[in-house]
Amino acid sequence: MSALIETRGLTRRFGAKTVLDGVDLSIAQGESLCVIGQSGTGKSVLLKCILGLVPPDAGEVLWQGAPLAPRREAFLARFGMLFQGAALFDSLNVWQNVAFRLRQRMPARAAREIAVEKLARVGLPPETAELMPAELSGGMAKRVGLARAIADDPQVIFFDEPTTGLDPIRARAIDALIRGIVTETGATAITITHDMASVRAIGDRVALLAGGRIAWSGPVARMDDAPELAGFLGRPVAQKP
Ligand SMILES: Nc1ncnc2c1ncn2[C@@H]1O[C@H](COP(=O)(O)OP(=O)(O)OP(=O)(O)O)[C@@H](O)[C@H]1O
Repeated sequence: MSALIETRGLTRRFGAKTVLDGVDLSIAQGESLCVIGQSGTGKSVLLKCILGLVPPDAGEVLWQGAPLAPRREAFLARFGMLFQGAALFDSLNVWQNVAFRLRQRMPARAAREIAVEKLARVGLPPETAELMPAELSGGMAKRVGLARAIADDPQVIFFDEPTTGLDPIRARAIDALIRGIVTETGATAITITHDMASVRAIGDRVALLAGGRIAWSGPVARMDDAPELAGFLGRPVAQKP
């Protein structure tokens, strides 16, 4: 698999604090990568650097083998995001939220039709389309956020703490939806999470961000053997015979 997104020596300081200290990360086309790390280690800053919302002090981000920065608009058009807390627009109803980007290039009726299709994909019935965000439960809002993230058939989807604030049953349901959608669409997924059950359900590969660098990266199937991840898994690392 060739790299779809690559960060090379990504470095970012805030004042005297070096948050990212040369992050090298490669995400293959169609891969589902989970980025884990303790609170405050720079996961969000890494995401923002990839998106171009925070300029790095050094290093670069490549997309399809060439610098992303000059092609940021094209990249953003192929990218979807599920925000932490769903981040729906309060003044728009559900289908208008889902179809927000589609509305820029198609009439309302066509956009609504796609929105209803995407709502069905995340397990929400057509009646949901006319509800306002204030009428939704946390789990429903997350599903609407997910429908919005996939509305425009993105090549890359970012999931920012997708299960935060959900009870375990709803969290596992969101994980299953994410895994299903990623597999079915072939999208490349980058998930930031603290939830190791989510990592197991969603990820092909996991990368640990610590000390401003990728301290460990490997297949999810191998994470139980990595001493670097012991603290996250909440138990001793399996002893090799
Ligand atoms: N705009 C900014 N100005 C100053 N410091 C910042 C800014 N953005 C982030 N930081 C600092 O960078 C560090 C990393 O923050 P970041 O939000 O990326 O952590 P995180 O790993 O995503 O944490 P969490 O898991 O709690 O969301 C923190 O110390 C934070 O205070």
